[in-house]
Amino acid sequence: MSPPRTVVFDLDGTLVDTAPDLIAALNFALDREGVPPLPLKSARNLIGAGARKLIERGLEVEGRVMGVEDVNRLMKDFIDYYAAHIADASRPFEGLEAALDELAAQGCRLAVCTNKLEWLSKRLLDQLGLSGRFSAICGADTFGVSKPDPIILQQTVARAGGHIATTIMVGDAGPDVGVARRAGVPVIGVEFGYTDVPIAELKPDRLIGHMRDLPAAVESLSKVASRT
Ligand SMILES: O=C(O)COP(=O)(O)O
Ligand SMILES: [Mg+2]
Repeated sequence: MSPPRTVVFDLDGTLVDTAPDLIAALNFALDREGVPPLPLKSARNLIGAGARKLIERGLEVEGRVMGVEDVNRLMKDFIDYYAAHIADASRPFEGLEAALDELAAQGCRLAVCTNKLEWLSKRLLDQLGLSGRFSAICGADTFGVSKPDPIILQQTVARAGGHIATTIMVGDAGPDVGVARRAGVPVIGVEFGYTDVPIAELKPDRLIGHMRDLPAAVESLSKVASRT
């Protein structure tokens, strides 16, 4: 029998399709500065490195450069709006609950490691009725470091009561593959998330196009891990 596993999930673009509410909040903040809105279709790929980076990337697309003070003001507008609209349109990706049920039934411990702020992550997962499924929900401010710094993944696993040697990461973008590599953890990439570089090019150990394929991918990686 394979050892108990911890499966650690990225949040935006992996568990939940958050782009509509994130980009609405970005456009709200940009509008207050007189910057035109960004279309959801292209702007969704700016998500993945946290709120400040999302704002900076949004400004860059519009050819605008702002100082720290101005970006701080945008951050405040963004977070105020986002906190109030966090689950207006955000929904779990299709098949998520069934996949999590199956992993839990197989004895997997589940955790979240995101570059979102922790309180926003918890608020979102609370509103979607998903929080109770996770042994730990950790964000960019939880340990003071963001993905791809391996410390955030190591500490998330510790907080969940798991072991790094039997952990698998699931994510949609460069910071997820990077954090897994740097922590020595296998990684499953999802093809439905947000990334400017196609996830296949980042060479995750497994690639899935639908949540229904997650339990089998976890199982196959666990077999590889238990042979080594
Ligand atoms: O909000 C972001 O930019 C990143 O969040 P994620 O790490 O859950 O993808
Ligand atoms: Mg993501």
